[in-house]
Amino acid sequence: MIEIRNIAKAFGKLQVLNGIDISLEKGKIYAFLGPNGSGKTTLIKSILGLTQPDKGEIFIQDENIKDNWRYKSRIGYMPQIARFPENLNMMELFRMTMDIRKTPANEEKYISYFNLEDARDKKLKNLSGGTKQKVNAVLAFMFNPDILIFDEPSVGLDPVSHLKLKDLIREERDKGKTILLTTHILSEVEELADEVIFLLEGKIYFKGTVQNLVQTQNERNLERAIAQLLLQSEKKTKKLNLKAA
Ligand SMILES: Nc1ncnc2c1ncn2[C@@H]1O[C@H](COP(=O)(O)OP(=O)(O)OP(=O)(O)O)[C@@H](O)[C@H]1O
Repeated sequence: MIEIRNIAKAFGKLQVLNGIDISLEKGKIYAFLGPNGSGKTTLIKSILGLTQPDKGEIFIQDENIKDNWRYKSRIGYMPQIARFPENLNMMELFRMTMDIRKTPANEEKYISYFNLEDARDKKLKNLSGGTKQKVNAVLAFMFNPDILIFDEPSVGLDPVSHLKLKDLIREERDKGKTILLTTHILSEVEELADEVIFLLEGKIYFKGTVQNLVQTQNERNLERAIAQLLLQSEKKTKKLNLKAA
């Protein structure tokens, strides 16, 4: 479904992605993990066409996404931070998005699911952070996209909304959607991820199930296995810095 071939991206001298190769299938939830600054958001933005890789190709259902805008209507994206035209109210935002995308939407289902009725006529700038995140979630789901991408989706959500979001993500996976998720919340990874992809120094350091990861690190749970990977990465970085000095 999503084929990423040899993607590289640098910002100035900083090589953020350095030869990423992965295939992401339908009906699976992939959790992208890695230390801060390891390139998770950059990779996601490359898939979304918001960042242009220096090298490599990305295919969605066998179509190269380069210079191809049509594929974007297949993706629902919930970014880390909501950035809206602040003077619009929630319904105006949904209508504007529908006008731009020109595809049918079922926003009412999700407004009710996330208890957003009271926010209908409120200016977006006056909504709380968590409510803005729920508006973001509605935007991601309402066009019934084949691919859903969540960048730290739980930030700011209350426990009930967080549970609801996780249920919805699983439901969409079971319908055959491809789901990509970045998160630092390990319980979320354990509950949701069919596969973990751990990024380090611009490359994929590990790809496999949570169980595989725990086994390969010879640890008793995911938290310890991730800590082990992070420690290894810190040691590696220190070695590289010493070599460079
Ligand atoms: N537009 C940009 N211009 C310059 N540097 C950038 C830009 N976008 C990202 N970077 C740098 O690229 C590196 C990777 O950033 P990215 O946001 O992809 O990491 P991340 O793995 O998502 O991090 P986090 O876990 O902290 O969210 C960081 O060092 C960041 O400062």
